[in-house]
Amino acid sequence: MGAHTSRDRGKGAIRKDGGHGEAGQACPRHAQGADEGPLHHLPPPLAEAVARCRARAENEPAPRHFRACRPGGGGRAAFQVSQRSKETIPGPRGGILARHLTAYEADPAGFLDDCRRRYGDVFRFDTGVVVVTDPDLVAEVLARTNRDSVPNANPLQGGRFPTAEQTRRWMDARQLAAPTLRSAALPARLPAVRGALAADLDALDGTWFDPSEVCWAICVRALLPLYLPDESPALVDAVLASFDAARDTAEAAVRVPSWMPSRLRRRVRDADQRVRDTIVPMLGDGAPAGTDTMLGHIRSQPGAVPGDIAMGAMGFTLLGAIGTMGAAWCWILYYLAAHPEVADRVREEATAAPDVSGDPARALPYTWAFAQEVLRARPPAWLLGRDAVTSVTLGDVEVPAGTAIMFSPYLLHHDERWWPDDPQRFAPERWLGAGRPHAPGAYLPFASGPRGCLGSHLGLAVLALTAAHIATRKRLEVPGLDAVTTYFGPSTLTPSGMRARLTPR
Ligand code: HEM
Repeated sequence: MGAHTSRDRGKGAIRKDGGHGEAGQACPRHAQGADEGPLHHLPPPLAEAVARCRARAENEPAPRHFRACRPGGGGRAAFQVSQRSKETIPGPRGGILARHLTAYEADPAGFLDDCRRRYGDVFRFDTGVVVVTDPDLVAEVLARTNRDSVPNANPLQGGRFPTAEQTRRWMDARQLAAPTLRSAALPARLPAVRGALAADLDALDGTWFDPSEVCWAICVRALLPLYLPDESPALVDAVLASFDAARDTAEAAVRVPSWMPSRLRRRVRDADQRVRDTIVPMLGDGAPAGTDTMLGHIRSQPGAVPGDIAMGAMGFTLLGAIGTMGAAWCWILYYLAAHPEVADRVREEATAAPDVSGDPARALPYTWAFAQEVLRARPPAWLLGRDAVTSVTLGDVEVPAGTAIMFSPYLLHHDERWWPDDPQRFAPERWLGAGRPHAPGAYLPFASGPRGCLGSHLGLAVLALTAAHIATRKRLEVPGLDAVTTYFGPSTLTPSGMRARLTPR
C-alpha cells in the first residue's frame, strides 16, 4: 500500500459528472497515457470497498455474525441487519461490508449469493455499489455500456470516467484489432500458437511448478504469433512487466487521486512506456509483416493509422488478454487432473482427430466443451462491473448516476435458476446437446455487449489446444488436489496452493 493511508482510499471514488480525462489515448482505461494499468486487472469498486473496510477494521474488528454459505448451497445468513433502511435499493443500512467483512473475505461468492437470497437480484453492497444477479438485467447493463455506463474506472485515475473521445478512440482500436482476433482469421495462425504452447509445455517436463506462476508467460508467448510474424522476447518481457505492475495495483485495491504522486502509478506508467517503446518501432518499420498478424494487418491499412489506435490494437488487446487467459489456463490443468475420465476422453478425441489446430471448435468438440465448462465452473473474470454515467432503472430499482453496478459471472454460472442441470457438477457434456444448457445471458465468461471480449474464440482455442497437448503427450500430476483452493482475487479467479508436474507420456 506504500504511502496511502486509509483516508486516501475511496475518497472521491466515483465522479458523477462524466469526468475530464485527457483525450488522445486509445483505450479509455489507459486514459492519460501510461498512467493506467491494462484492461482486466483493475480492482472493481467492490474490492476497493473491501480494502476500505479492512482498513477500518484494523482498529475495530468487524462482528462475526455472518454465516457464509456456498454458492447455491441454500442456507440463510444468520446475521441481523436493520430492515428499516430508507434507501430505495434493498440492502442493509450503511452497506453490507461494514459489519461482515470477515465473512465476505472468507467466502466472497458465498457471501454475495447469500445476499441475493436475502435482498433479491439487485442489492446495495456498499455506498455507491450495487450488485445485480439477474441475467436479463446484467445483459441490459452490458448492452448499454458506452451509453449509460462505462467499464469500472481506473483507480489510479482517482476514479475518473473516460471522455467520449477516449471511448471513441478505443472503439476504433477494437475495430482495428477485431479481424485478426476473430474466429475466421484464426486457422492461419493457430498452428504457430499450438507450436508455442507445445514448446513451453515441453520445457516444463519433469519440473514441479505452480501453474499460477508460469501461466502468464505461457499465455503471452502463445498469443504472440497472432501479433507478430517472429518471436520477440523483448515484447514478451515488456508485456509481462506491465502485467505484473497492473496486477499489484489490482491487489492493492486503492484509488489514487490523479494528482497524487504514487510509486504504484509510476511503476505502471514505466512498464506501459516500455511496452510502447517496444511496439512503436515495429509499427514504423517498413518491412513486410505477414498480413495475417496484427502487425501486418495494421501496416496494410490504407492511409496512416493514428499512433494511439495502432498501439491500442497491438498492445492493449494483448495486455487485456493475459490475466483472464492465464487464470483459465491454470484451471484447465486443475480440471484435467481432478477428472481423469474427462482427460481420457480429451485424449481419445485428440488422438483420433486428423488436424486439431485448424478449427479446434470443429475438430475437438468434446475438448471445446471441456474448455467451456472450465470457464463456467471457474470464470477468471468472476466479478465485473460498470460505472453508471447516468441514472438507470434495473427492474424496479432506480440506480443513480455514479453508482458502480457489479455482477458476477461466477454467481450466474452456479445459479440453479438459470442452469437446469445441476450447476455445481462439473460436466463438459452439458455443452454437447443441441440447445444452450442455460437461460439466456447466464453464461458470461467473456461478458457481452460493445465492451465484451474480443478474443473469446481465440481464448477457447488456446485452452482446448493446451488440454489436447497435455492429455495426449503428458502425464499430469497434481498432488493434494483437495487442498487446492479458489482465490477470488480482485481481478481474477485463480487456484491457490496448486503444484503440478508434467512428464512425457
Ligand atoms: C479464456 C480467455 C479469456 C477470457 C475468460 C476473457 C474474458 C474477458 C472479459 C470477461 C472481458 C470483458 C471485461 C469487462 O466487461 O469489463 C474481456 C474483454 C476483452 N478481452 Fe478477453 N478474455 C479472454 C481472452 C482474450 C484474448 C485471447 C484476447 C485477445 C488476444 C482478449 C482481449 C480482450 C479485449 C481487447 C477486451 C475488451 C475490453 C474493452 O473493450 O474494454 N481476451 N475479456
